[in-house]
Amino acid sequence: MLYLLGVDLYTRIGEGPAVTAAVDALYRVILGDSRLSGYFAATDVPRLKEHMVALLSQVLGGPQDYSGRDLRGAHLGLGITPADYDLVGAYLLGVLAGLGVDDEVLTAVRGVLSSVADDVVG
Ligand code: HEM
Repeated sequence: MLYLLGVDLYTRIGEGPAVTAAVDALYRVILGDSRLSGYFAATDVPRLKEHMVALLSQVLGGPQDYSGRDLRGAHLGLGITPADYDLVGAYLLGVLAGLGVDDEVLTAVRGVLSSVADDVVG
């Protein structure tokens, strides 16, 4: 399912450096938001960022290197609320838009965000 977006989005977004920049910026805003930072209190954030870079690259059609847990397993028991999920999604879209990602890619990312919500929330 996560491969639906096709192979060219990763190139269009700017490949590895752009994905790393997006993930760095994303966790900067997430960890700076007191509504969200508590979820990450016990998390190895550098490792999480590496996993997120790999996952996002894979979703965008880049290298298929993601070796972390599946989304449901990674978020099980965290009690993530729908509102906090939406907040993280809005931050991700904002970060990507800020990096100059075009509307077609943003629409595709929005689609992925709604399709995986049930695996992350709860
Ligand atoms: C589409 C949305 C999301 C994606 C794609 C995503 C992706 C990921 C990935 C790839 C990991 C690492 C898995 C691993 O290391 O095996 C992870 C872990 C984590 N995520 Fe998310 N995430 C999303 C939404 C959220 C939200 C909304 C929150 C909280 C508000 C959150 C909190 C966490 C935490 C706390 C961990 C680390 C858990 C631990 O330390 O064991 N995630 N996420």
